[in-house]
Amino acid sequence: MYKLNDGQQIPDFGFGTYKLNGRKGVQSIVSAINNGYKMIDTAYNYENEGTVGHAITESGIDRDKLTITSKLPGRYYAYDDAITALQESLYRAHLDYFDLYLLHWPNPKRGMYVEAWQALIDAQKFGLVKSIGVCNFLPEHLEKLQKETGILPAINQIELHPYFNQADMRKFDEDNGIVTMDWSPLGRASAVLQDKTLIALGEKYHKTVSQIILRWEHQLNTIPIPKSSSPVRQRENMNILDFEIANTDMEKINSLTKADGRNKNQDPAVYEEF
Ligand SMILES: NC(=O)C1=CN([C@@H]2O[C@H](COP(=O)(O)OP(=O)(O)OC[C@H]3O[C@@H](n4cnc5c(N)ncnc54)[C@H](OP(=O)(O)O)[C@@H]3O)[C@@H](O)[C@H]2O)C=CC1
Ligand SMILES: O=C(O)C(=O)[C@@H](O)[C@H](O)C(=O)CO
Repeated sequence: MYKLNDGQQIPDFGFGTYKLNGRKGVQSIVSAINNGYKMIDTAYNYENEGTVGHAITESGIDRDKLTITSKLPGRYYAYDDAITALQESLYRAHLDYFDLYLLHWPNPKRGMYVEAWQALIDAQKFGLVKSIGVCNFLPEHLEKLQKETGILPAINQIELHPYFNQADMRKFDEDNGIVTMDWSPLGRASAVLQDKTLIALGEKYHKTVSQIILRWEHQLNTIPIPKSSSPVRQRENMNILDFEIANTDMEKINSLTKADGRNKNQDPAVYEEF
């Protein structure tokens, strides 16, 4: 568990749901919950908050045993729109509150993320969300939130995998009491899963490449949220607590990072998503 800067606690591992929609999506998410995942990541823009809500109900688990995250899309960053979108998200998910609610992208050219952040600060006071955070925020965006509202996010969810390890951003988050959460922790099943160094480490530790990557992210004190539609791969991804990667091997994985290692070149300084 991680203790957040607002006193709440969240699990150190989660489940991504991008592209898990409809009935098949419900089946995959129920399977993840039954496999023991306690934290589920969705977003207004994934159009699957309803799918997640159905899966929670079908799993039979008590809602308060789960940590549910959703995200506000950039098109609703005006204050009133943000509160309305959050209420709509809760309605779609059949929930009274989200445990975590995040701004999805800073969209800096639009210049509205501080207003949206103020809405999240108030939503937390209204009890609609337990903790608030952001995704894809760079130091300059976080400094602006601090300067203009005095409140820093509990979480910064960023792209993080061996080809883009975010050493500087992780350090900034840590120095400011922000927990780093990793999106596309498996590089969205891209070339990183065929990396020779990682394959060799898998052989050394008798683990799969995915397990090596997720364990490395765990040891970096970050929270990976891998997505898998498959019950078998869901279990594989969770099974990372029975071994430890030695420091020298951690360094080997750290050295795989590349300046242009982002999977889809989504640099939050310029990339915008609404
Ligand atoms: N805040 C943000 O801006 C963003 C947030 N996210 C969140 O992060 C989550 C995770 O990231 P995502 O982009 O989905 O990518 P991941 O890195 O989690 O990779 C998912 C892909 O890897 C495959 N896979 C999963 N496990 C294994 C395994 N053990 N071996 C081989 N292949 C595997 C999956 O296929 P299969 O399903 O067939 O197993 C799928 O194709 C998202 O689902 C979403 O919730 C993602 C992007 C941006
Ligand atoms: O999946 C998400 O949360 C996103 O923010 C998207 O940008 C996603 O990464 C994507 O690939 C959209 O084309």
